[in-house]
Amino acid sequence: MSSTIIRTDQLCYNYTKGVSTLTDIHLQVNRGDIYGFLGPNGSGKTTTLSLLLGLLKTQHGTIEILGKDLQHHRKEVLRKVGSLIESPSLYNHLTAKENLEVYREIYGASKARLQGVLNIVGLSDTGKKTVRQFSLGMRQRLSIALALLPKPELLILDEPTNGLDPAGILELRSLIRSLNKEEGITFLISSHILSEVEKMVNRIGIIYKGRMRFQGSLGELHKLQQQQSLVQLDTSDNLRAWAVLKKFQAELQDEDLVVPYTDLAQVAIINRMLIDNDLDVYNLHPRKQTLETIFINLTTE
Ligand SMILES: Nc1ncnc2c1ncn2[C@@H]1O[C@H](COP(=O)(O)OP(=O)(O)OP(=O)(O)O)[C@@H](O)[C@H]1O
Repeated sequence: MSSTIIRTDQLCYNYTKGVSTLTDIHLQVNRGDIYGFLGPNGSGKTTTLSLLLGLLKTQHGTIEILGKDLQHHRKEVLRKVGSLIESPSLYNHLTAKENLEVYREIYGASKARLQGVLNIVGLSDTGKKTVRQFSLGMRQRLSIALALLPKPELLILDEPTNGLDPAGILELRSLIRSLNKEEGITFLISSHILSEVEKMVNRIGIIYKGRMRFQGSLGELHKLQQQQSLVQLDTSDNLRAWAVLKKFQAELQDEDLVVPYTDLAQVAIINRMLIDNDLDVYNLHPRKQTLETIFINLTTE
């Protein structure tokens, strides 16, 4: 069985003629991934997810889901995909179980499956409580239970952490992790806040103004973070210091000398080299990039 669950190639989309909303989106989600699809508001996440779910018609490029071309195998493919893209219509006057019962027949799921998904999302003991009395986190988990009824292989969640309090985010994160581990479900999760998904995803795609700016493992993003960490220096002779530190890819930026570094031991070596070359160090300031600053750098002009 193919290990690629979603592959898009040269996916483009325009709502308005002449105005590109998506340009050449190449998304690759592998079986077993929890893939974080990140980008600021308006960058094109929902448009991409809508195309993947056949809610918008592909104008250019290809979408392959579970090894099949979406355009030619739409029904067959989407049967194996669950989603939470617009808030699903939950009935406020019904209990969690009654809500699931409404959808159970549509999805052809068994009563045992209904009870199973209630257990999975931790709502089996809500009894006679109606959805009106549910917290946002509970509603979100009930919506996920609905999406789980047909036993999907892939779940696509659009901004599932939106509006949740920290406890709700933690619950959702642990639910997603356990569904991934225990039920083998692959996830594609969009968010505009890196820190809210960073702790649960293994792969990341970053989109900005309709273009992919990064795609890779969380480890690769960390590598980028390390590569972009800089030590800022001021010495008695910055030009000579620059020559001494050339092999570290030192650069002169205006008056300052900046040198990329990966760990603090390297900063100590840089300092020693300057002193050994009779240069006085007036200022040495390591500026470690955070994942958040990398994300911001990738999603600004
Ligand atoms: N139905 C529509 N008609 C015209 N333009 C649209 C439509 N839906 C979205 N857009 C525009 O397409 C661009 C991408 O929007 P999209 O909703 O895909 O972004 P997003 O990353 O999901 O943002 P958000 O986090 O705000 O939902 C935006 O400029 C948006 O204004």
